[in-house]
Amino acid sequence: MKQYLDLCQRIIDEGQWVENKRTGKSCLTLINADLEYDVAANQFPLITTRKSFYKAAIAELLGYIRGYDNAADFRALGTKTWDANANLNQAWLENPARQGEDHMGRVYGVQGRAWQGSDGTVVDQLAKLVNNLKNGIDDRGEILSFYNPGEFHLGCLRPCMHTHTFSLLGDTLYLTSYQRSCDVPLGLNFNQIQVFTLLALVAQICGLKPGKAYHKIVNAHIYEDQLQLMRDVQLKRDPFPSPKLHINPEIKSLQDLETWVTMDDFSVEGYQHHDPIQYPFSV
Ligand SMILES: Nc1nc(=O)c2c([nH]1)NC[C@@H]1CN(c3ccc(C(=O)N[C@@H](CCC(=O)O)C(=O)O)cc3)CN21
Ligand SMILES: O=c1ccn([C@H]2C[C@H](O)[C@@H](COP(=O)(O)O)O2)c(=O)[nH]1
Repeated sequence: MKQYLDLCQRIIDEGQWVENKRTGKSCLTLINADLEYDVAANQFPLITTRKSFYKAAIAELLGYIRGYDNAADFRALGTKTWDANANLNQAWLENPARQGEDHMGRVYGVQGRAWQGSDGTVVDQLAKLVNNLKNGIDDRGEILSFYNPGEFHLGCLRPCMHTHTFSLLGDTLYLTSYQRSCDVPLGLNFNQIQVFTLLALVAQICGLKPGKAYHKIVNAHIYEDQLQLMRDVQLKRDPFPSPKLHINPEIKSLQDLETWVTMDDFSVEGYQHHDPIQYPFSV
């Protein structure tokens, strides 16, 4: 929690104002942040200085794991986070690749589970790496990448957290996740949970011990209409200790994640938090 608050304070102290064309808003911006999560010790990086809707963040992650391309599927899992980008973004609404209400196009999980090669082959990056790790193999390329510049025009948003690299040392699994653009008040609240949970889940289905997860952020920003709430409300609060994440131990394979897992298979123990804060969202 301290590293999150330090990053917010650093943006306020050292950030520079940058105009963002896509959203029409200015962002107080800092380049480079390195966050670290101790998954082995189950120190779940849940924000405590406001109420965090962690199940929505895990639902989003599960939707990526399943390769969803539709905001309705995300809603069915328990999150509305893709509604705005699928249905309110003018550039996407005018894009001929959009196949109607809720369609997101070839984003995130679609690339992760069904990357299309130039010769027509379809690559399932997640299945490949789970298969290798389960068998104790780390070929130094156990990478799940959502970043496909050749298909940006076929999706509603370029992926923000775009690459996840898994590494095996003995029977301990590590994760390094890269994020190009980070809405610190809203997005990071979710992304921290997702990096942690992705390592915990992949370790569990591969029969490995989770180690640490490393989260590398390039452009970390606070939108102009979020700044006052962050500076004068959230940063004035004292954090509580980290809670613990419980994952149903019956989840044993990628197929389990693809088929029967719901948000009821995740719970948090010892979550003490301050009141919710509603930050404005920029489409
Ligand atoms: N500007 C922007 N920021 C983001 O963080 C973001 C995007 N766009 N577009 C794609 C996804 C969608 N994500 C989102 C979208 C909404 C919330 C949000 O509204 N969170 C609220 C409550 C959510 C709930 O009630 O379930 C929050 O207070 O955290 C969070 C992440 C993260 N990403
Ligand atoms: O997982 C996510 C997804 C999105 N974001 C934020 C970061 C930016 O504020 C916007 C995306 O805008 P771009 O113009 O494509 O950079 O969404 C996030 O923080 N986390």
